[in-house]
Amino acid sequence: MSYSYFSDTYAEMTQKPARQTGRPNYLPPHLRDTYIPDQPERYTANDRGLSRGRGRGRSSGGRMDGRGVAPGYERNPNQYHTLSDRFSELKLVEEENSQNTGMGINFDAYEDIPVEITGSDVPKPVNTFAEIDLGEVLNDNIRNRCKYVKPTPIQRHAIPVALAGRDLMACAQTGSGKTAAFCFPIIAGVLKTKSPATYGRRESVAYPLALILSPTRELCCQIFEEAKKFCFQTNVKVAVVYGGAPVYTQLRSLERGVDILVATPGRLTDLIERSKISLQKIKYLALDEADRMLDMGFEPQIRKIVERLDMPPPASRQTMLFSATFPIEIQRMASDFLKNYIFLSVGRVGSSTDLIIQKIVFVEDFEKREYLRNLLHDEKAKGNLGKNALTLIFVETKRNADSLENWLCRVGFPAAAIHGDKVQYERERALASFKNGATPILVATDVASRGLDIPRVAHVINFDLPRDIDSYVHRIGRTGRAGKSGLATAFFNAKNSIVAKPIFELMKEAHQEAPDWLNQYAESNSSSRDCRRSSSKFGGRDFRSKNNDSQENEDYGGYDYYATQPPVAADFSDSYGGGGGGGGYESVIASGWD
Ligand SMILES: Nc1ncnc2c1ncn2[C@@H]1O[C@H](COP(=O)(O)OP(=O)(O)OP(=O)(O)O)[C@@H](O)[C@H]1O
Repeated sequence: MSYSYFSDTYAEMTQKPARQTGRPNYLPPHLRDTYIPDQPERYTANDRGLSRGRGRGRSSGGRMDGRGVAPGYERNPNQYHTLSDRFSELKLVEEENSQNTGMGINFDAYEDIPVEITGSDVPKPVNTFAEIDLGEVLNDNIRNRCKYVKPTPIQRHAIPVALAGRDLMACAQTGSGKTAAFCFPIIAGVLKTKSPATYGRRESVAYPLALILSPTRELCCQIFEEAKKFCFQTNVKVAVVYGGAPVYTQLRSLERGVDILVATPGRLTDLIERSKISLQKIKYLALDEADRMLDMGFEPQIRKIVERLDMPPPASRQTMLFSATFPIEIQRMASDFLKNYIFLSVGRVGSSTDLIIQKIVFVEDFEKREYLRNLLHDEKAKGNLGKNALTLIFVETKRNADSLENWLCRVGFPAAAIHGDKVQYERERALASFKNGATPILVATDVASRGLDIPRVAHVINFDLPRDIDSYVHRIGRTGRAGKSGLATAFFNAKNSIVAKPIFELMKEAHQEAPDWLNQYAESNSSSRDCRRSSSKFGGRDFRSKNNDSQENEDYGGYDYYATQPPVAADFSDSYGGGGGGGGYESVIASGWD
């Protein structure tokens, strides 16, 4: 896999002018095509039955029956009815506008979550924002602009730790408010330390006081927008730099001065090397999706930024790492960047919230499209798919994202696609048309799996399951956010046996109904090397804890992540042997990250 970092450079942007961004609204593929069906194709009664003609000879080995079905498990041709029916259990919150208002958030949903904090002299948690000294303007923005009534559990614990100047490694479930948990203390800190000389005009170099790194461009933009909202009328200047967008605009905003810089690593490194940005004055460093930022694909770039460029050493800055997942080995590596840090986990590390109803159905690759079509038709008929109930579909490869998008549009479901091969304005248009409901379905690779906070995502479909449990946790976490409910459906077949055990365990832990056949797949694969690989990333707790290793050994076989884990690039660079996308599409380079 090649990382788009290297194509995100200043040089590329200066040689290749970005395409015009002021295009008309997003045009879904079905409108671009010459063939526009008069009537959306509807399934018939026969379509509903799962085809038994093809693909049945595939043996799943072990205890399976050769049809890829666990003994005793009969595929129910009307399973998707059951899925759609479960929507009635969801309390979809109608939002009056696209802003998350903080109202309608079911904080009780978070109250029973276990919290683990380790480290020395841990500051006490707070119950209200009023108890925290964030400064008057910021408190006012929290209350009146964001309409946050009280802190979420991660905020209750993390903000006092960060305000006390302590380094922090924090893990909390998807959609539980981690962005504010690192933004608020950073803004409060910048407000206290800010001097007019944060920008060296003579050299035209930007000297930010805080740096927030994120793995994808879209997440970067989202954090930037949030931070701007929090900083309203504070005088704190926020800027963003990320690849794929015109560098000139970003340079112009840097020239106006920057206190908090939000960046993807590629564009940041490039601008540092071109002496447009200096990290010399950094006092606060935050890594969002920190485990992703430090895994084997990104680690060299992060190390370069944090250790080899002009960033002050750990003792002279405050470092905060946040994610919903934190594999033990990544924790160990991350500790290089931290000093005397506090480890905080709200909910088990890598767990999903039980606000998400998880369903897993057995679907062979060749049946996936028909199954999906029937599922979407049922949802639509029930009013569970549309402007106010968006559906996010994850596939394994960029090519399959495009092809599924086209197919969906042809069969009457306006969809957009987002993946790493699209130019940035196409990515942004696809995301915008999904967010505003013009195309209520978004087909995505893992580029959209982390961090994105899209209101009204009611359903996440893992059309192709990922190969590690952490990706699954992040993907399904695009729904069921900020106390709201959501539905996640996964299409499973024998090719996904590697994740059977961790998904089964995750579902059990989140009080979901996990089917027996999944358990049988889990058991028949539990001794395999692959399974241990896929589950080993499931970090348990602070790796410094005395008993942590033995606990991990017990749970997951004491697996050493780096002993056999292939580089992440390999994880993403081949697919399930041609079947991953359904419909027999050829496998190509898989999901891209920025
Ligand atoms: N205290 C609060 N009260 C109400 N809403 C909040 C509060 N804190 C955060 N939110 C809202 O919750 C949503 C999810 O927050 P955020 O995106 O920070 O989650 P996250 O934990 O970073 O998720 P992920 O792991 O997917 O990145 C956002 O829409 C945010 O505005």
